[in-house]
Amino acid sequence: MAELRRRAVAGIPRREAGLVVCANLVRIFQTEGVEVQALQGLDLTVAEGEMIAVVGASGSGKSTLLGILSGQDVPTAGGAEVAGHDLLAMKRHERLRYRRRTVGFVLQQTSRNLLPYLSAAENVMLPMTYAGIRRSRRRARAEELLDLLSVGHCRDRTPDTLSGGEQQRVAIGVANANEPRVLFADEPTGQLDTATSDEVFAALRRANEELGVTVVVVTHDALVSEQVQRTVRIRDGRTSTEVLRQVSTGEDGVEVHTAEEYAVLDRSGRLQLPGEFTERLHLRKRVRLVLESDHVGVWPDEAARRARADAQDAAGGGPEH
Ligand SMILES: Nc1ncnc2c1ncn2[C@@H]1O[C@H](COP(=O)(O)OP(=O)(O)OP(=O)(O)O)[C@@H](O)[C@H]1O
Repeated sequence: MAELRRRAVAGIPRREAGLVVCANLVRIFQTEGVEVQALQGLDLTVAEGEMIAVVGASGSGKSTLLGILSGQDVPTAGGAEVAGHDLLAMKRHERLRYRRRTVGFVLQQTSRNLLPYLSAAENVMLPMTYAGIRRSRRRARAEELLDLLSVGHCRDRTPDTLSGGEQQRVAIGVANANEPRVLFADEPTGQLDTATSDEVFAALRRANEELGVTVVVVTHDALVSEQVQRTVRIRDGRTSTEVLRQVSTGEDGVEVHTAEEYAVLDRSGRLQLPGEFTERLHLRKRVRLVLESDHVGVWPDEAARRARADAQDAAGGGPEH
């Protein structure tokens, strides 16, 4: 009953399509009496098998979101479900199991993803030990994963003898060791040069395509965000826009790549206009909405625009453009 009430308050439908579903997600941090709202009612749905990028300015809430989805942190309010696990209701034991089995995680700092005194293969086998998988199976799966990620040649080497890109590809192997449903990667190419980033991204894509794991990558790297079908932008703790990319083949047989930007409409019908739109047209405080048969027009507030023009005239500033 309490669960139903919470869902009603959070506005979460009982079942919603998607392996990852965040609804009206809120995370407030309290430090020394100061409250920071890192997530302010974030909505996000990721379908099973998808590979998406999450982008946004520093401090917009990306790492907070990943911390919650990977089971390391607990939201203050709202709803978050991953592969049927309710992340707000999970008890300690289920949380531990969830972190070991349901999700995998790759961090930006190459050195934090691997244990320095274990070989690449032993690093990949370690999570399987915790999951109780027998030794022969552990070794075989570790080798399969390292081969798939093109780091089979690194299996007996310790991380200090591997390049940054090799370490991150081994880390993707570790994150996939227990056949997780979702792989979260927080700036996995942040410390790498372009060519190496490309190899790491290719390994993530291979994990997505060959292992079927759903992938959510937080990135500042345009090379990564422009190569996935969907990029979600977070602004002020909410999803604000999405870019959807498609590849189609024209009549002449040439591949055509298209990318379209969409604003995200939340459950209450709110949407956030991109900053460059509001600045270009001086949209502030209120706008006029006009419902047309197939779209909604958003117009500057005429009275405010006139007042601004008058003020500029009075100041001798000339007409506004
Ligand atoms: N443990 C914490 N205690 C207090 N405030 C926090 C904590 N973690 C994050 N914050 C604050 O929450 C907001 C969102 O931070 P978050 O790290 O999620 O942003 P981000 O988009 O990942 O940024 P970056 O790209 O710089 O990593 C920031 O204002 C940050 O200072």
